[in-house]
Amino acid sequence: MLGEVLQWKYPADAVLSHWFRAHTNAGLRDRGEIAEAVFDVLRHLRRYRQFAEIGAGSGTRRLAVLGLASVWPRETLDTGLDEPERAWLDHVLSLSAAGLPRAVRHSVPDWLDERLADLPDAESLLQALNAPAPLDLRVNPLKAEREAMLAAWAAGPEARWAAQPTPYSPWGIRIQGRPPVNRWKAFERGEIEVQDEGSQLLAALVGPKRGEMVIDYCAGAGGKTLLLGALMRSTGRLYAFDVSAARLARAKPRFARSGLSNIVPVAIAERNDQRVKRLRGKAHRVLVDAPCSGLGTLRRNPDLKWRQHPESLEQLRETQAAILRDAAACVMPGGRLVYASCSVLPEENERQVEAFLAGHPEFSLLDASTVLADRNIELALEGPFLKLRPDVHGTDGFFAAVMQRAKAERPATDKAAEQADQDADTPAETGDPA
Ligand SMILES: C[S@@+](CC[C@H](N)C(=O)[O-])C[C@H]1O[C@@H](n2cnc3c(N)ncnc32)[C@H](O)[C@@H]1O
Repeated sequence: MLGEVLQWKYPADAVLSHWFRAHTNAGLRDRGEIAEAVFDVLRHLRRYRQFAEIGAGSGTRRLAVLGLASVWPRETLDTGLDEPERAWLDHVLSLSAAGLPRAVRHSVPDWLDERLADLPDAESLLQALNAPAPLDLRVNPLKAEREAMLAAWAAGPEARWAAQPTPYSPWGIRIQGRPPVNRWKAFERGEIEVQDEGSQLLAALVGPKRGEMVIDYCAGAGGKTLLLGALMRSTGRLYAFDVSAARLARAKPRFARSGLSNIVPVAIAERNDQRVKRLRGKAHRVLVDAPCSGLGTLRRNPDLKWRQHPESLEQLRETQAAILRDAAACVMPGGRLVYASCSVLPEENERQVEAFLAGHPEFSLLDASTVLADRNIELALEGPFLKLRPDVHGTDGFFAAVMQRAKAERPATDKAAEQADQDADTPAETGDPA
């Protein structure tokens, strides 16, 4: 199975799910350990490949042994190894990573190491992206209250997961370990959902109100749609757009559990969709949770650093810019547009927003920390953007920019007339040498 993951044909979690479906004899605990071992290999692949080069036998087996060494006690692992393998493992585990180049030490491809090097505290970011993430849940404010749920869990069998309120999101609960949350009663009743705290904050940044018309332009499986709908108290209209009907289909049971009745899922065409065109200038708020490299989520999806490359990034950048332009057209005068990604790369984030604003003077940037403070969420930020990092905020890496469309836009003819007046007032430059 590890060999199949390393072909990069499918996402690692898809290969794992497929394998588990075919190997039903693996119990819950086995599955957890196997998944952890595979993810450990993906996190440290470049460094482990160097280790695997020495020693005899299959390289993939040696990678698997290194992954298993991170989840099993050494005595358990040794029972499956022969003597040369044990000696090889002793040797490679004694090697220090300190003298290795940074890209090898943190196991990232060179192109990515170069791009991350420009970010502040790159070393600490790389380290955090390589660590496993805790599990973040979100309480559905329509059905439950966070403090009551925490109190009930602290007194019940859930106490072993050490649930804590998340530091920034008022709806978030962070737990340690990997309990089967989808079998919990609170989950079945739609009282909780799995959602990274950063993703919760993005929905808060959109800040929809009761009765508004809101568009979640890239809704996918509905992670943010659910919170947006709850913040609207299930009133108004919330369009969940996506080009992938399959992703929207995965969202439907979540919408049903949540008890929301204001969501309208629509599978749209990539460009020039007539239903999108009919909503031009009509939405109070539009969220563009853009398709991106996902490099901010490496804690949960470590294979992305090996599955992405500079060419795929370029393609994504073009798609992001096109979606942002189309989605912006739906925002009503005075309305808000939020552009977000789960990438940490400026080219997918602030560079996209700057390019958009340069071509759309009717939009202006709002300060993200002020917008959050309006919802009583205190988060100090440097600059107008929301930039979340696992090493600083304990969330996945996220980016968001909030933009407001000017209230009254003058008709183009007025602008042309004003320009003509200005031209008449301004002495013409002859360009003649004096
Ligand atoms: C980052 S994911 C969205 C995740 C989702 N918002 C959530 O919180 O679970 C990006 C989504 O954009 C969708 N997408 C890609 N191209 C698109 C387009 N041209 N218009 C709308 N959605 C698009 C993808 O199918 C994918 O589901």
